[in-house]
Amino acid sequence: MRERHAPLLLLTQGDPAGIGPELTLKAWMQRLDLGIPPFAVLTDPAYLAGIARSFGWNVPMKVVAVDEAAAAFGKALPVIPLSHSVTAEPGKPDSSYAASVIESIERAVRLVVDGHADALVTNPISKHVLYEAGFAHPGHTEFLATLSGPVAGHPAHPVMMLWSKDLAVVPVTVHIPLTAVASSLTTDLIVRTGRIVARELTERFGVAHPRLAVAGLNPHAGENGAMGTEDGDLILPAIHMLRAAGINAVGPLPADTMFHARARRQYDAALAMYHDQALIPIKTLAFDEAVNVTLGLPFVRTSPDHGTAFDIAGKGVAHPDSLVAAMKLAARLTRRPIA
Ligand SMILES: NC(=O)C1=CN([C@@H]2O[C@H](COP(=O)(O)OP(=O)(O)OC[C@H]3O[C@@H](n4cnc5c(N)ncnc54)[C@H](O)[C@@H]3O)[C@@H](O)[C@H]2O)C=CC1
Ligand SMILES: NCC(=O)COP(=O)(O)O
Repeated sequence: MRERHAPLLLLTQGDPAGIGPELTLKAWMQRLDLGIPPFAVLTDPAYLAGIARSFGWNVPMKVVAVDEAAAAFGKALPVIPLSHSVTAEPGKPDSSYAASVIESIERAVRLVVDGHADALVTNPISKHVLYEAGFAHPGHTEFLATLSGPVAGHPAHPVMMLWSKDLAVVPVTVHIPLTAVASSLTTDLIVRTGRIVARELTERFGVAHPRLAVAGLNPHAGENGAMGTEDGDLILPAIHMLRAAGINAVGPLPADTMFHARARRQYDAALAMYHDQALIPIKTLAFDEAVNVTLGLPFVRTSPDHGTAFDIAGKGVAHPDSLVAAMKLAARLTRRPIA
């Protein structure tokens, strides 16, 4: 383990045919202007160098061991090489590089857990590309929980939070089909999620008394049961249990009216019942600034809010803002101990 003055972030490769490689290069090129903390990327250096060349960007790279990364960062982009080489074409997803994507995540987690770096920032992966190669986890969120189980000594309950200055949202159910949402929602799941969110808003984000707004599942939060019973049968008891545990939770709120500006001032995080109920409002309000942060892990993990954007990969037009926001938030969160 090294002596550190500034946090060192480890950036995963993500999908090499997506915008991750060009965003990584842009972030390093703008490190001084944007005050980006030192980071190293775990990828195939030859592939990344090829991407830089294709844009005509002069980005010196240095292949390093993790403990050399912080010192190298000022003059070159530190690259921790993988055992898998990468062959890919921007915009053309292909499961042949899946092993390198997975290796990058696994090795970065190991290095963070072992104390060689302070936080993990993940570049976007294409889920279906990994599924085609046999990847058994819905996304990073669930994979990272599996990887951190042995570290925590118990299976981690990962909670996805999309965070921005003006809005933080948490989908209680995450990467499942819409048809499975109602049957997957339980009072216990909502309570466990709410407790993790409240605890980590305090411990990691410094919110002394977090206020949680809990969405209903159905239109008008069920309209007294006329438009669905989950709001009264599952969600309301969860709110009572959270309040009994001393957590300031309100709801179930009609989801269509809880995200306008005045409503957002009433809470620190909104618990939504499914993926799009949470992610549509935040990506509409703050697509370029929002950060995906996984709560419930024994280490800090952030990610940009967007995906692989295959439609623009290789064109050089992708905005690095959300990745940069993810790096800055990761550095900020490392300053607070994780319980
Ligand atoms: N954390 C992660 O690893 C995430 C991965 N994904 C994956 O990404 C893949 C593609 O997902 P989509 O739903 O198409 O979402 P997407 O975010 O990749 O793209 C949606 C639209 O936003 C644009 N866009 C995205 N990021 C941008 C940026 N930085 N600058 C400028 N424009 C940008 C794209 O060009 C596209 O038109 C999926 O396979 C999904 O699994 C999606 C979200 C998060
Ligand atoms: N839409 C958010 C998303 O898919 C992020 O998933 P993960 O890979 O961070 O679990």
